[in-house]
Amino acid sequence: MNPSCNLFIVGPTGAGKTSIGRRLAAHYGLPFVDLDQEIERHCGVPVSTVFEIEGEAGFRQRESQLLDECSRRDGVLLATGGGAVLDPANRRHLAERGYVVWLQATIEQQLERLARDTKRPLLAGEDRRGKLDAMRETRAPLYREIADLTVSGEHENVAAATERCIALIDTHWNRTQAA
Ligand SMILES: Nc1ncnc2c1ncn2[C@@H]1O[C@H](COP(=O)(O)OP(=O)(O)OP(=O)(O)O)[C@@H](O)[C@H]1O
Ligand SMILES: O=C(O)C1=C[C@@H](O)[C@@H](O)[C@H](O)C1
Ligand SMILES: [Mg+2]
Repeated sequence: MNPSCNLFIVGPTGAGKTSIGRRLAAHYGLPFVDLDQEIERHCGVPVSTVFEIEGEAGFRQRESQLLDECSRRDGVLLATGGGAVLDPANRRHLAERGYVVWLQATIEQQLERLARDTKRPLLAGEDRRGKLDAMRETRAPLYREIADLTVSGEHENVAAATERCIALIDTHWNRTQAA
């Protein structure tokens, strides 16, 4: 656990980082920053268009640059994108600059929640389950590496999941160490 008053949310796509993160920010009185939305604001186009024009490598560069900027702030809730943990520098920034909450979700939950989604370019095309499985294989150890707190994904809706997060964060996050 580190002595920061930032809350950072990591986890797989569809875990609820954006929707639960927004509610957590309101609860804790922190400005809410969503990394994907920051990228869209800077580029003026949706994430899917950044992928189309610059490829995943271009997107990851922008993601890393903005993660560095956003995580330097003091007292924010930052909801990251599902793949933000892939870059070792991003992981270092998150681990050193905030209290990291790993929001989990099962593959079934991801498939159900994102069934109608067209905004996640890495899920485009056939075999979503296979893609999600492959991402999990690579990324779960990376979420684990930096997580200060892990919240399982068994909650049936966003409100219940948010309440569960608050209960766990209140128990484990020692904000009195805030700089
Ligand atoms: N605990 C939950 N129960 C039910 N639905 C949920 C839950 N968490 C998220 N959802 C729904 O799943 C969808 C995706 O959630 P959200 O965009 O917050 O995920 P994310 O973790 O930010 O994904 P990404 O990494 O792709 O940005 C939304 O429609 C949201 O309402
Ligand atoms: O899981 C991922 O790699 C991604 C998740 C989204 O949040 C976006 O950051 C983008 O679609 C990539
Ligand atoms: Mg999100």
